[in-house]
Amino acid sequence: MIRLGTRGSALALAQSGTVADAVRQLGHQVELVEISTAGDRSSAPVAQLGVGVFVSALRDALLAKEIDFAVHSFKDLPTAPADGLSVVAVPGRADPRDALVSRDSLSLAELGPGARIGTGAVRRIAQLNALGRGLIAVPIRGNVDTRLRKVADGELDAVVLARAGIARLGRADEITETLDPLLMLPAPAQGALAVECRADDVELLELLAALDDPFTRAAVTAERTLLAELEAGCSAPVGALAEVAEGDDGPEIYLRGAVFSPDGSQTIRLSRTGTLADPAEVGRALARDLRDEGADQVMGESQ
Ligand SMILES: NCc1[nH]cc(CCC(=O)O)c1CC(=O)O
Repeated sequence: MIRLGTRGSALALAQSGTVADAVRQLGHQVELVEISTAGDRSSAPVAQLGVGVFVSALRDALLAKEIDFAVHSFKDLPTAPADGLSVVAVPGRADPRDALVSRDSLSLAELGPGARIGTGAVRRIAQLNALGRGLIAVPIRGNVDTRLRKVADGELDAVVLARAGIARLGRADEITETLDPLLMLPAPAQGALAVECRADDVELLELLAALDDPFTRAAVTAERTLLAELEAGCSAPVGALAEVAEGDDGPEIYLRGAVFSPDGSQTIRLSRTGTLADPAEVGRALARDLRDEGADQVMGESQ
């Protein structure tokens, strides 16, 4: 019996359940072990709780051998690698875009000045402000269900959430609009999962590697290298999206990146293409380009 550690939220259970099923398909027995994290127990803003609030308890349980592997939302993982652990697989990614869920099915364009839009992420707040439409970003936290309820209750006109999270809960039909990355560049690694186990668990490393999707891993590597090179964390005002496309000399990575000041008054958006063979280099190169254009100063406005 292989023990899969998971947070207890509906989203975490859905994500872990999918991965558990994939491992069962390979002919193994998997048992889910629920672990509560600091991020689940506190209702303080994530930016205050610090990097890794959703993952530390799972990682501690891994190192203590209370569980054998864990599934994380990749975008919640700190960019610094964890000692003794390995991201053994990055399964195929869901739609990475953000989504709008609004009252009366209003589109983003139909939400006028003064509309109250719930989101806790400074990246999303900045991009809503940058539209110059007088939308009011209202800070919210809590699980996907709690956030969606604030629209149903009439407390908010809309919320912006990762499409992947809503879809994994089987509620994609409630999405009013999937936001084009031109307007709302997603968080690095949004929609992707990270499967993590102990770096010395040779047997499990071999078994779980079968779940890896190389294109998703390459895309996420480019996006997260960009984030790391900008020395920014998962709650930083940074958007990134890498796509794999066929180029003249074989498959290429097309990486878009952006940094924002929280009021949306300053934005730097750039993109770069590079070989699929070295996605980290594409991320590093784009980080240099963004820095050259003043990324540190723009993000600094947020501190
Ligand atoms: N920070 C919370 C979080 N972590 C992962 C997801 C959604 C699923 C994903 O991005 O893979 C969410 C909720 C959200 O941003 O709407």
